[in-house]
Amino acid sequence: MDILQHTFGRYQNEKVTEITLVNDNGVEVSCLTMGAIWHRFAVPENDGTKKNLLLSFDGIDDYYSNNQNICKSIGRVAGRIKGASYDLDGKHYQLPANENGNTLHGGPNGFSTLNWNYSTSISKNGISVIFQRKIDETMDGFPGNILATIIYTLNNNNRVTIAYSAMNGKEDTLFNPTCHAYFNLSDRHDLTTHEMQINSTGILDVNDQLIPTGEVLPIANTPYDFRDFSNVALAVGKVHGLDTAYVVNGPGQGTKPVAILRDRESGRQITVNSDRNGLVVYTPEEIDDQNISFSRDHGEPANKNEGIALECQMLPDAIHQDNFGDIVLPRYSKQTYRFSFTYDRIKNED
Ligand SMILES: OC[C@H]1O[C@H](O[C@H]2[C@H](O)[C@@H](O)[C@H](O)O[C@@H]2CO)[C@H](O)[C@@H](O)[C@@H]1O
Repeated sequence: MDILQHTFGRYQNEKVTEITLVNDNGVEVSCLTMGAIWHRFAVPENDGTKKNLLLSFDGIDDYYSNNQNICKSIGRVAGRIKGASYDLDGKHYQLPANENGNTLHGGPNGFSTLNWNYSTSISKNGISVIFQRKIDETMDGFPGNILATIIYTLNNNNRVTIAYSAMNGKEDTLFNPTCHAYFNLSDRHDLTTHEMQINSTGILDVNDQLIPTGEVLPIANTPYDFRDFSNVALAVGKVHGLDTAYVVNGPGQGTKPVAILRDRESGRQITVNSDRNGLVVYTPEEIDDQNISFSRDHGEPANKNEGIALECQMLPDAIHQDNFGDIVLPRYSKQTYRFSFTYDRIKNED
C-alpha cells in the first residue's frame, strides 16, 4: 500500500493538494483538498493501464466552472431544505438559500466550497486520507459550530469507504452529508451498457421545485423500477434524466447493498453499501449545455447523462418530514455516516 501527495493546482489563491491511495492490487483512489473531491477511482486493466471509473477533470477550475457538483463532498445537508428554514424546539432557523428560495446541498458555502486540511494514515484495515475543518456558523449559515471530518479509506478488497462525521458544539445543528461522485464504468461516453439494481420499492414524490411532498410512490413496473438489474440509459431516456430519491434500508432489508451498478460490456461493477435510508440517483441531463469536457472525453464535449451519481444520505428535506429520519445533531454530540463503494467484476454472466 502506498500514499502519494502532490500539488494539483491553485484555486482562489489557495494550494490544492491531490492525495492518492494505492492498494496492493494497484487500485488507486485520489482525492483533492478542495471540496474534499473524490477525484479518481482507477482500477488496473489487463493491458497494464488503469481505468478511472469517475467523471473527473484535469484542472481544479473545471470542477468549479459548472453547477453539477462533480464528485464533491456535500454538507452539512445534502438535497433541498424547503424554504431555507426550519423550526426546532420552538426556535426558527433561517439558512442561506441558493435555489428557488430553498437550500440545496449545504447552501452557497457548503462543504464543497472549502479547501480541507488533511492527514493520512496506514493501518491493517487500509489506507486513508482524513480531511478536517472547523466550520463556524458564520461560514455556512447553519446554526452551531462543528468539527467536520471526511475520511476516505481504501482497503485490499478494493472497497472505498467514506466516513463523514461531525462533532457538534453548543447548539443543535443539522447533519446529512453525501458524496456527489459520478460513475461511468464503461469505455463509452454514455451509460448505454450500464445496468443497475437498487434494493428499493419506492421513491419520493416531489413538487415542481423537487421538494418532497412526503408521499412515497411505488415503483413496480415504472422506469424507476430497478429491483432487478435493468438498463440505465433506457430508463434515463424514458424519464429525461434521473433525479430520484429511493427509499432504502427499510425494515427487513437486512444488510443487502443499497445498489449495484455494472457495465455489461466490460464487466466492471460497483457495489454500494450505506447505513442511511435514502439513495438519490442523479444523471446530469443539462450537462451538454454547459461547456463541460471530462478527462475521459479527451477534449470532446461531455454528453448529457454521461455519468450517474449514487448519493447515499438520509432522505431529502428530512427536517420537514416526520418519517424521513432524524438529521438533527444535538449539541455536544457526534454523528458518523458511512458509505462504501466496492469495485469488482461481474462474476456470473446471466
Ligand atoms: O444546477 C445544477 C443542477 O442542480 C440540480 O440538480 C441536483 C439534483 O436536483 C440533486 O438531486 C442532485 O443531488 O444534485 C444535482 C446537482 O447539484 C437541478 O435539479 C438540475 O436541473 C440542475 O442541472
